[in-house]
Amino acid sequence: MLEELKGKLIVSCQALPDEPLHSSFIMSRMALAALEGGAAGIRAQSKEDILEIQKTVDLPIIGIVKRNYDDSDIYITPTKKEIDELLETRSEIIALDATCRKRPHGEKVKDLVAYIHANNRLAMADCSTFEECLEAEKIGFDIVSTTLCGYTPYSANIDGPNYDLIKKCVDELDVPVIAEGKIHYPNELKKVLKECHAYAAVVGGAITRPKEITERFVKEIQD
Ligand SMILES: CC(=O)N[C@H](C=O)[C@@H](O)[C@H](O)[C@H](O)COP(=O)(O)O
Repeated sequence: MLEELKGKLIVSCQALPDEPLHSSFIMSRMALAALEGGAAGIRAQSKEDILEIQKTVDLPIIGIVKRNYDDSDIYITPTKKEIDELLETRSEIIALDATCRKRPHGEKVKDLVAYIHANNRLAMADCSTFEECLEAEKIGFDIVSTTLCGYTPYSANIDGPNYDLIKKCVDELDVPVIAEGKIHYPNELKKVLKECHAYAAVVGGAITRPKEITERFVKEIQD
């Protein structure tokens, strides 16, 4: 299944309750648009959205559940509870925060990866630094990604993809590296795939968040 994603674009179709497009139906149509546009996979958030998307398109899914807990800053598939929700879908890949931050209830990322494997799914590590990517590979993740670069207080916050991080991960890790986060333009996608040699790349907001796209246009005409 991973082969199907090699060198390809994965489109993230997500809208949280506070976003204008929050709706499983709308996310399923976003996924259909992505399929018709040539995407090879979909990244999606919540059991409800994924079930709706899977009724509409037959593409590999990277599933996540975003949830906030009081005792941790981790919000992407933070605990076993969210993994159990994703196991009720056919998400081939389950992505979770693999940063070095403390998880809710003191759960350990290693145990969560083992649980995902015991349920015959692949585990993808959403990381923010090279060290976290390295550790994720050691722990046994099947895929690592740069999703959280710029979203932890200690990682580089760049407006655009972190090419150096992607390249370093590709050069030094054996597992597939998926470039994700802040890929805003087609030429940036091309660069992460053809120059940094990421295994695949995820584009979200630049395709599926019209509010974000509008803001980018408006910013350009403001003095
Ligand atoms: C940091 C975080 O919570 N990222 C989330 C992870 O699933 C999504 O909100 C992003 O849209 C996704 O990573 C794709 O990135 P971008 O939308 O920049 O193409």
